[in-house]
Amino acid sequence: MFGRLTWDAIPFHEPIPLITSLVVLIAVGAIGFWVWRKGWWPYLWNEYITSTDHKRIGVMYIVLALLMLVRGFADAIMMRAQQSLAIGASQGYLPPEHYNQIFSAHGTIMIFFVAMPFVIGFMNFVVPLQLGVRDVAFPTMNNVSFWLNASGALLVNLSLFLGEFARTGWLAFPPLSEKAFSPGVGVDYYLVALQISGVGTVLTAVNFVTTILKIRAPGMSYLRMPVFCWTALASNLIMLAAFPVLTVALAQLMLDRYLGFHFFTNDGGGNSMLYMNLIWVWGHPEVYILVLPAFGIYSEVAATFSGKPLFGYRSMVFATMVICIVSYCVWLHHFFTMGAGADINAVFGIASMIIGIPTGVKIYNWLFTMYGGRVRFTVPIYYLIGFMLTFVIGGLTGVLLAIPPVDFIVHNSLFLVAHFHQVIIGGVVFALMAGYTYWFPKAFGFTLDERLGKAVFWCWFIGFHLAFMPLYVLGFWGGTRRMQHISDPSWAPWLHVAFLGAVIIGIGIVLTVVQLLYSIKTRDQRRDVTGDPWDGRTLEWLTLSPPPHYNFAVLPDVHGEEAYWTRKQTAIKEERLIDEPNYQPIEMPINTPTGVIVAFFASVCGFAIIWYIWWLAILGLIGAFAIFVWYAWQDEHEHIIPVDEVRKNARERRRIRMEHLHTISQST
Ligand code: HEA
Ligand code: HEM
Ligand SMILES: [Cu+2]
Repeated sequence: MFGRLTWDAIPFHEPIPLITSLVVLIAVGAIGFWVWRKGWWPYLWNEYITSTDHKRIGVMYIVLALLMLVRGFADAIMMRAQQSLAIGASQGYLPPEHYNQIFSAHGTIMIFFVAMPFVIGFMNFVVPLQLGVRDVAFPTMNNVSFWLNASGALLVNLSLFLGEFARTGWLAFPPLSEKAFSPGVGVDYYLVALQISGVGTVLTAVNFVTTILKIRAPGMSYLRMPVFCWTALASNLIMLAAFPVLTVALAQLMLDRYLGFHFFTNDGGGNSMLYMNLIWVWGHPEVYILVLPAFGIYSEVAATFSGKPLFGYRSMVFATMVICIVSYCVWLHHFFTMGAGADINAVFGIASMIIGIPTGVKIYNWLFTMYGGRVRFTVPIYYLIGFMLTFVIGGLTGVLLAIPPVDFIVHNSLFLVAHFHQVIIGGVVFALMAGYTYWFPKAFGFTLDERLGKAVFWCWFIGFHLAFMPLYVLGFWGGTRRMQHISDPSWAPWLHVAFLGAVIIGIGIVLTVVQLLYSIKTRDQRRDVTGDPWDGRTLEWLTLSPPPHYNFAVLPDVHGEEAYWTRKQTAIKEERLIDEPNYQPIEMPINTPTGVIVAFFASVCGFAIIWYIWWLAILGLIGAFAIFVWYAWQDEHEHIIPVDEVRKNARERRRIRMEHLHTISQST
């Protein structure tokens, strides 16, 4: 009846997961109860959970990412603690089978459920606003994408309470991940969760490629799009091409595990090297899916806070598209040691190094944007400078890894672990924190506290260097990755420093929460009444903070590369706004519970597949299908916002802008 699911699945005999599970369950229950007591559930249901508004969906992605960051960080600090305890005679506090689950869960969660939702969240929130339009191409599908991602995150976290997670690392290489060597449910949790969230990601890519190519404000030609939109386009093009490869690789592994196929086993003519190729054909481009939008955020931040147009806009666009294409031609640098041969290794090594050139172009462009500008040293600029200092070193260690003979020595070493955390934390995480500070007032109508924001920055910056620089040294001394125990006592000081670094990052994460709560409490003193708190240059700053559901009463007419800046300067010079347009009623998509219900059934179905409960899997599938049919039969998918309401809002907005312009022209 319940397949493999028995009472043994609950970790009664392992105190750490058991206590964590209980604490998490109690916390979730308490928050749910508190929200109910406050009477906020209907608001959450109508305004967020069932919303088709790209801004609300963006916020939900970022909330998901922040929650999962806490989980991913908890894993990280446990690993750092284990490695600084389990040295020499001591065995530490985590047994190997538990430690292996932790690094696998950490990598999987950080990439799929922290970095991805963070990046997708920003694209959701920002891209339609910057393009000067009202929503993405397929708003309902957007909601479905989010909930499928959340369903994947739920399943990965469920493995803590019921059963176990994969012990195979974040990419589940066979033969270790085959049934013979990993008979439990861990790898199945991994496979099913990533398949479900992967569907969501592909739908997101379809949505955003369509939006950027097809829906832009009048006059917004490709070469007038803000750089963030270009990087979002590049990132979604990579997603569109790469994620189906991941789906195929994981589906083949599922066939191996569930039906005894032999794609990746050496019996029956299979070959595990095929998996290596497929997973890295996705895995390498994946890191550029993350880092390109990060580059986009830095570009917006550099221009705004230097008070200058971005230096070398066209070269920035060109560099982005070159990286987008070349990132597809380097996957083999992850397994130089697999033995493809010297010539093949050389080709892929050189291709990898070539990516350094467009990346270098970007770094120089940001520097030249700041050079000679009136730079305002706000939190986002701190992250930009911190990024340039950190990422250049991380990128250069990447170039070292791209030299095959060097890679033979440091492959899978702690040097590699240091490389990729340096580019991911210094590149992606810093950008996400910069973007969070930069766009927060647009989303909620008030700014975040600046002093606490700077404290958070210093925690990440100092903490990162302490946590990961020692790993370069240990890597050179022969330290390999994924070690549950360290036998050489002379490494202890380096590992203790690394632990201290992780603690400092932890303080930064706690301070982020404090900053948020404090800023909410003092929001009345930090209201953004102008809609343009940073003296911005792109269209998201033209509308109110927070923007109305439809973003713009009338789609803005775009002239020139910096749509909003040009318009603002003309208005300041002429001391008047453009003539009031003829307002029209606006048609917007209605809310829909389709996304949550589909994700509910997908989670049920996924859970049943993991535990071999076949009747439930079939019920889940039927449920998910039925809700789509139900949705297709609905007659009403849009509602009309009456012209009076549009006009009222727009006039209010014009009054605020006039006052704001007046203050600016007085002060200059
Ligand atoms: C955001 C994530 C991210 C980014 C941006 C990069 C960027 C790069 N990475 Fe990294 N990498 C990872 C994430 C990332 N990587 C991860 C997660 C892994 C390991 C996965 C695992 O095994 O679990 C990995 C592993 C990895 C390997 C495999 C090593 C091994 O397994 O043994 C290699 C080898 O070539 C490599 C190379 C590079 C190169 C050449 C770049 C380049 O793009 C860097 C370009 C940047 C610069 C060079 C700096 C700025 C440029 C200048 C200042 C101009 C002047 C410089 C020159 C012209 C050279 N990476
Ligand atoms: C917040 C601070 C972080 C700390 C302290 C940290 C620490 C660690 C540690 C100790 C490991 C294991 C290294 C080993 O094999 O010995 C690891 C692995 C890994 N980390 Fe992090 N990490 C952090 C953030 C991140 C972030 C933000 C990401 C990605 C977005 C990330 C992605 C990964 C990946 C992919 C692995 C490899 C997992 C595997 O071996 O299968 N980490 N991290
Ligand atoms: Cu790579």
